[in-house]
Amino acid sequence: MQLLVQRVDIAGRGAFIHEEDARRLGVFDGDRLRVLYPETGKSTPIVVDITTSLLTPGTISLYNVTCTDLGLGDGDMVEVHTAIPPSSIRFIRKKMDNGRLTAEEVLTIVRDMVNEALSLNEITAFVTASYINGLDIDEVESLTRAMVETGEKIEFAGHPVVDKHSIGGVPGNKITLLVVPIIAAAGLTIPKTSSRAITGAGGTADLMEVLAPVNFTAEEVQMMTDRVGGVIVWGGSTNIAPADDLIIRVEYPFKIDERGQMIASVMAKKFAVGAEIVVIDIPVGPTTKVHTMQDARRLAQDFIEIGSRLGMQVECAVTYGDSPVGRAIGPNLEVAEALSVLEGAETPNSLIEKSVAVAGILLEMAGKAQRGEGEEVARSLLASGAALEKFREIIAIQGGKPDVRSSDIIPGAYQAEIPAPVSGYVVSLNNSGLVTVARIAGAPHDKGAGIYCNAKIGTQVRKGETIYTIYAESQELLNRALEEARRLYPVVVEGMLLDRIPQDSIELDRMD
Ligand SMILES: O=P(O)(O)OC[C@H]1O[C@H](OP(=O)(O)O)[C@H](O)[C@@H]1O
Ligand SMILES: O=c1cc[nH]c(=O)[nH]1
Repeated sequence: MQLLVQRVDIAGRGAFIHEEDARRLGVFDGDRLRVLYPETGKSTPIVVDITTSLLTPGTISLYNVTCTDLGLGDGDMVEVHTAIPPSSIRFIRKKMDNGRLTAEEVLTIVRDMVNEALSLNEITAFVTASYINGLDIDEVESLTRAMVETGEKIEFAGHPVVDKHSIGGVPGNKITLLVVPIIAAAGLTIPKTSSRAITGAGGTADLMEVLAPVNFTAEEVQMMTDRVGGVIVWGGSTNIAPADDLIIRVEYPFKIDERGQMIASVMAKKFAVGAEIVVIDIPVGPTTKVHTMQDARRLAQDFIEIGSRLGMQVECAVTYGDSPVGRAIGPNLEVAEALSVLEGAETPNSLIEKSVAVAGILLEMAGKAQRGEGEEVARSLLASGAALEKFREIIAIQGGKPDVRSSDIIPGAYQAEIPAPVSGYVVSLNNSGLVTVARIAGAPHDKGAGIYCNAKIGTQVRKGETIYTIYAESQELLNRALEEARRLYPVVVEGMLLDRIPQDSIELDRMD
């Protein structure tokens, strides 16, 4: 069938066709067509959407990338034929049926994802099938290698290349903003690529973006790291392991992070930058991704195993994850807290202790400190101001303002202080509840949104004293976050009455 092209300003590949043409071609929403431009002889497969109102029969609305690839403009004629789905669909179906994928099958799926031959629905099916049925260690290795193979790799002048990564899951985990400058200040090379939030209210890339741009090409990452020793950039923009961000986009709304995909996501980012020495931070706690020490050890073994298969020296730091790291959750609040520690603040303790512990392991592994002394070396690089100076160099080379101070970073203008309902001790801070409230308040998209934990576990509070503060950039989002906070009670004070259900409400419920 021949159709007249209308270029439509939607990024990516794809097309709309009229229902009548779809009927004649025998295709439904989500089916594939092959579009051929006879002038150039170029053709490409696309996934099709069907409309009755956006077009007239005989025309096709093609998205930007498809038009650019084929050299098409408005008014050109194309030939359209039905196309067979890529073989990766069969392999995704195999995972849905709990089959075990070969390295070749995983590579085919990942390649089709990156080449946009798979629709969002099909990628979601792969992520969901992996989430439900799991990936074994060989599939994880295949996924890691495939993610690296379908992107760019970077080589650095300085060796050893060291790196750290957190599996996330604990709110307020801003330690990368301290660890990277500490390590670079020790003279090591640390090209840190991070994701945005996956299950949280602020991933490291969301945080760093408060201070400087985080979108760079692989070449720019290499140039900046070689110049100042370290960077903190968003992996999703670098074309390093581009499949990673496609998977994360599917995971984000569900707040899921399947174990095998998580290992592959982390290790692909390490492998692609040629990391030789790596520390993985595994927070453990009842409301994090890993609930028990035993599970943490098993996960650590898998990270170490994948590391050794890929030729990386990996150690894991199993860390406290019962409650947030530091007090701040959400981009601006977290960045201000991290900067204040770099500027010399002696609290929050959990942030400082975790950062120097993780940095210390790296310093020992890289031979910059004797075994057992890494933490002290890290602490002195922090206390001397060397880490702050290095962080300023990193901010500057990424295009931010190097003289920024913690007091310049302002939280959202709309705030609500949540009072303790009774006098007593704070006995729990529920990580996932706090993240849910912070996300509803607008984090991580609204940089000023988030939560400040005025009282942490063990703090004695009097009735009416503020236990946490919610920040937002609009009254509407603040109201919604407050509603959710009242429902979830993410901070529990001992002796606290959680809810009072009067007798008549039960009777009303029964009548419903
Ligand atoms: O959103 P959740 O699931 O908590 O975790 C995701 C965060 O954890 C990792 O931290 P880092 O890059 O090691 O600093 C990721 O890159 C991301 O920033
Ligand atoms: O980078 C990361 C961190 C945690 N989980 C992932 O899937 N990727």
